[in-house]
Amino acid sequence: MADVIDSEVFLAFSTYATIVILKMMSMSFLTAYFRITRKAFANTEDTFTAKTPEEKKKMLRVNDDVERVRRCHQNDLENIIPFVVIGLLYTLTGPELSTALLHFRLFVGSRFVHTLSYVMALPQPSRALSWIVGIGVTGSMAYHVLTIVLRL
Ligand SMILES: N[C@@H](CCC(=O)N[C@@H](CS)C(=O)NCC(=O)O)C(=O)O
Repeated sequence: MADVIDSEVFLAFSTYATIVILKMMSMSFLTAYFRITRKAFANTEDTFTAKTPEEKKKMLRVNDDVERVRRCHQNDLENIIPFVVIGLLYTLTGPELSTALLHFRLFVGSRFVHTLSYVMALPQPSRALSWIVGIGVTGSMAYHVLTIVLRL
């Protein structure tokens, strides 16, 4: 186990997994930013800056920008959690460093492109392609793990 933790592949995985998890966490701050600047809140207690009951009511609304960032965050959760779990198993199978780095870099790059495409509403297929690259990387690592550990 100590060998695995000291290995270059594990260190690379830890680096890229941490970067992409931090990116995902930053979506919460972006959501908060859009909620405040668009004055669009989900809970009555969050509208405490309102001066009148009417203004309070107006601030309890759904806003397109907020919802876009929330969908992007949701998509991160759907893709980054599987990457971290499967990537860890993949790392434990002792892959080649160059192959592992290619997987990790492609995945992290694809998720940054996905976020930019989503938040900036870039024309398709930019978002779809970046999503496919990410899911392809996770699928490739899962395939590698199964070819080594498969016991049915
Ligand atoms: N849960 C996703 C599954 C498919 C998916 O992740 N598609 C990518 C590429 S089109 C995406 O960015 N979907 C937008 C989203 O998840 O809000 C969805 O509802 O669209």
